Amino acid sequence: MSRVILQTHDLTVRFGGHVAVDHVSCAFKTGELTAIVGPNGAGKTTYFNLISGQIPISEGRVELNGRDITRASVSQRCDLGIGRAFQLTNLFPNLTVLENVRLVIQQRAKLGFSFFSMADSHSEITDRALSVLDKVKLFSLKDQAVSALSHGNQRKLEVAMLIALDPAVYMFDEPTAGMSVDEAPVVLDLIAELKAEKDRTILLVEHKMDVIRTLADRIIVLHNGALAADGDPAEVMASDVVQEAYMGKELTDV
Ligand SMILES: Nc1ncnc2c1ncn2[C@@H]1O[C@H](COP(=O)(O)OP(=O)(O)OP(=O)(O)O)[C@@H](O)[C@H]1O
Repeated sequence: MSRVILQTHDLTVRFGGHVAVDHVSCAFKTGELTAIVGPNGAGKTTYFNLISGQIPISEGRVELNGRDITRASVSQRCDLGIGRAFQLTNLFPNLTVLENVRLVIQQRAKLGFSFFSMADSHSEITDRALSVLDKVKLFSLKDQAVSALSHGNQRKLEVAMLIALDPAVYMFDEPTAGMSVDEAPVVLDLIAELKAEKDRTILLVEHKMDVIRTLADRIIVLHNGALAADGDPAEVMASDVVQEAYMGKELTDV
């Protein structure tokens, strides 16, 4: 049964006189993939930053599992179950791909939501890391230093590390940006798989229409920092507010 796991109440941030996120109240349920759309500068990434704790909130609050996490740090939020690709990838560029994923799994094991109820042995951690790398098609690069990876493979590694962490709430901000047409489907398939596998909550900032159509259970639209629409993808996409906000310009059909 799905339930509300994450909620923002009147979430607001001001930069000087500019209100970048304006009293956004929204609840996110388990098992639901929500696409967050809106024109450039609408406040999507800033909304993400407020949820994951990257920037302080001017007004409002964030709740995870009913607990107020408004004042929690990025790492506390991460420990509580909010996982965002880039926050994990203060990658260690001189360590190998495998070593980077192992570190996340070790960290996760320490937090007590371990995959390994009996023992988090070296080989179990390595096996788990290798299986995640296999999923994201980075197995063959496991012994490469992260600094030697292409941009697309670094982005895949971000996703691998998020999967290794397996947070309650997955946050993806344009996960295929900068990827080649060959690389993007790997990441999109993984997100689809994550969605299908378990009752995961996924928040996805995305501009590409076909990705949204394929993956989203729900769309929310931000416009000038405010919540302009929220609901079923087909209805939201057809709504006047979306047509006006985009004027056919920015959601890209690929
Ligand atoms: N740290 C900051 N200081 C000042 N202004 C900021 C800061 N971060 C974001 N902004 C402003 O807040 C607004 C929202 O930016 P944000 O990056 O969240 O938009 P976005 O919807 O993610 O856009 P895009 O689709 O282009 O990534 C913009 O006007 C931006 O210039």
